[in-house]
Amino acid sequence: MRCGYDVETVRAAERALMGTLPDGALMRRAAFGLATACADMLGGVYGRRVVVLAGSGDNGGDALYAAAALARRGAGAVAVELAPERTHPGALAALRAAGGRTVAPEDADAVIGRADLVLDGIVGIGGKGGLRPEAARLAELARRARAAVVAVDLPSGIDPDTGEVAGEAVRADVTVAFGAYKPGLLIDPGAEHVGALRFTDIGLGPHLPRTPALEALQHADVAALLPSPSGESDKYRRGVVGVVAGSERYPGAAVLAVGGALRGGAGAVRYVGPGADAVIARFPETLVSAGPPAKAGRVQAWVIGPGLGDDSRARQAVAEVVAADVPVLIDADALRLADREAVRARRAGTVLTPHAGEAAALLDADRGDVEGARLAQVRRLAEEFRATALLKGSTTLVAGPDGAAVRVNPTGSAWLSTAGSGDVLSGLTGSLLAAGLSAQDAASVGAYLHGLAGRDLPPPFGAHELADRVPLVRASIMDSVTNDALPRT
Ligand SMILES: NC(=O)C1=CN([C@@H]2O[C@H](COP(=O)(O)OP(=O)(O)OC[C@H]3O[C@@H](n4cnc5c(N)ncnc54)[C@H](O)[C@@H]3O)[C@@H](O)[C@H]2O)[C@@H](O)CC1
Ligand SMILES: Nc1ncnc2c1ncn2[C@@H]1O[C@H](COP(=O)(O)OP(=O)(O)O)[C@@H](O)[C@H]1O
Ligand SMILES: [K+]
Repeated sequence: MRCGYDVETVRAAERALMGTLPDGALMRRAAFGLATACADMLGGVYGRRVVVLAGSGDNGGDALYAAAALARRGAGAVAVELAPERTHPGALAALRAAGGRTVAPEDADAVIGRADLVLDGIVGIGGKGGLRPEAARLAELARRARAAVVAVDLPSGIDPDTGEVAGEAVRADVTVAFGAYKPGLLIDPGAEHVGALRFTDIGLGPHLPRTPALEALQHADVAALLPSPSGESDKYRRGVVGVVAGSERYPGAAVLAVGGALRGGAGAVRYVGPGADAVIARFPETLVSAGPPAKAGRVQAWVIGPGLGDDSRARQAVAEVVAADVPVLIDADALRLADREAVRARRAGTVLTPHAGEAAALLDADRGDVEGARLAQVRRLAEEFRATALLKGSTTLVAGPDGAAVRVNPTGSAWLSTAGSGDVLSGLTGSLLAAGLSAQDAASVGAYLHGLAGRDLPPPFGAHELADRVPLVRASIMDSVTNDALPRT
C-alpha cells in the first residue's frame, strides 16, 4: 500500500522525529536525497547549470542545500531569491561557500533560460492558498523553460492535502517527496503536475499513524484481495452477481456490464432486462430473465444502472434493487433514479459509481467544482449517501461512509474515456462484491483491474476489449507477487 498523509500529520511526525535528532539533520537528509535525484536526472553533474527558485521557507532551504551539493561536484548554481532578507541563512551560506551566486527575481528570465535544471523550492507543505504573484511568475517561467524541472517535496502551487490547484503551479518532470507522500501528489489536478514521483526516506515512518488520509493499492494488496476458487467452491459459493442494465435503446450497455461481471470472479451472472438476446448472443453462459429483479432468483450482489433509461420499468427495478438486503452497485441512470433516503437506510454494502458530471448532479454542484476538488467531493458523496462512493475520471477515488482512508486508484489511462468503459467497470466491481469483497475493496480492486486493462491494451480500444483483458492483467498481478516471493538466485 502506498500511503498519503496530510500536512498536519506530517508536521507532527516531523516534530517527534526532530526531538530525537541533532539540529538540521532532517534537512540534510532531504537535501541529500534531492541532490541524488537531480544528479540521476542530469546523468552527470560537472558543468551543468542549476537554478534554484528559492522561497523563504524550509522548502527553499532544502533546494539550496541540494544545489550546494551539486555545486561542490562542479555544477554552476544560481539561486533566485523570492524574499532575499528571509532566505534560509544556513542553506544560503552553504550555496555561497560552494561557489553559487544569487540573483533577484527580476533577473530570473535570463538565468532560467540558460539552465539545464530548475529546482522548485518556492513552497512546500507550508504553502497557503494560490501562489502569490511573484511566485506565480517564477512557476510560469519554470513551466516554459527548456530545462528539466525538479519539484522539491511537491510542485509549488498545488495544495498538499487535496491536489487542488488555484492559479499557476509548477509543472515538474520529477518530484522528490520527503518522508511521506502528501495526498495532493496523488490526486488530479495536482498529480498531473508531479511528473515522475520519487521518494526520499528521512526516517518519519515510525512516527506516522497507522491510518493515512489516502492510500493506493499496489499489486501485492490486489493479489491478496482477488477471489480465487478453492477445492470446496461451486458456482453459488463463488457468488452470483445480478446485472440490471440496458434498454431497447441501449442494449450494448447490458453486454458490456455482463462482460465485466463475467471477468470479476463471481461464479455466475444473472441478467435482468430487455437486452437478454444481445447478452446471450455474446455470452451464452449468462442466466437471463425478463421479469423484475425481485423475481430473478438469488444473487449475492446487484449491479444496476448502465444504459437503463428512466421509464417506469427502470424506476421499479431501481426501487427493488435498492431495497434488497445484498450489496448493490448503483451506476449511471440508476444514480438519478435511486431514492436518497432509501440508499442511506441500506444495511448491506452500497457502491455509487458516478463520473464528475453525475457526481455534480447528485451534489448540486458544478462539474468543474467536482473535478477541481475531487477529495472533498468524494467524501461528501460518501457522507450524504452513507455509501461507498467511487468517483471516476482522471483520478479515480473511493471513499467509504466510515471516515476510513480514501483510496486513490494508481492505474488507468486517459484512453479509458471511451463510451461504455464505465459499464464494464460496474460489472467487474459488482462481481467482486458478489464474490464477497467489502464495498471499499470491491470498488478499489475493480478500478485497479479496469485501469490496468486500459493501460495494457494497445490504444485506441473499444470498451468491450477491456473485459477480455482482465484475465491477462490478473495473471500479471499474480505473477509479479509470486516472483517477488521467490528467493533470488
Ligand atoms: N519540517 C521538517 O522537519 C522538514 C521540512 N522539510 C521541508 O520544509 C518544507 C516546509 O517548510 P516550511 O514550513 O518552512 O514551509 P514552506 O517552505 O513550504 O513554505 C513557507 C514559505 O512559503 C511562503 N508562502 C506560503 N504560501 C505562499 C503562497 N501562496 N505563495 C507564495 N509564497 C508562499 C511563506 O511566506 C514562507 O516563506 C517541506 O515541504 C520540506 O521541503 C524538509 O527539510 C524535511 C524536514
Ligand atoms: N482522463 C481520464 N483518465 C483516466 N481515466 C479516465 C479519464 N476519463 C475517464 N476515465 C475513466 O473511464 C471510465 C469512463 O466511465 P464513464 O464516464 O462511466 O463512461 P461510460 O458512461 O461511457 O461508460 C471510468 O472508469 C473513468 O475513470
Ligand atoms: K516546491
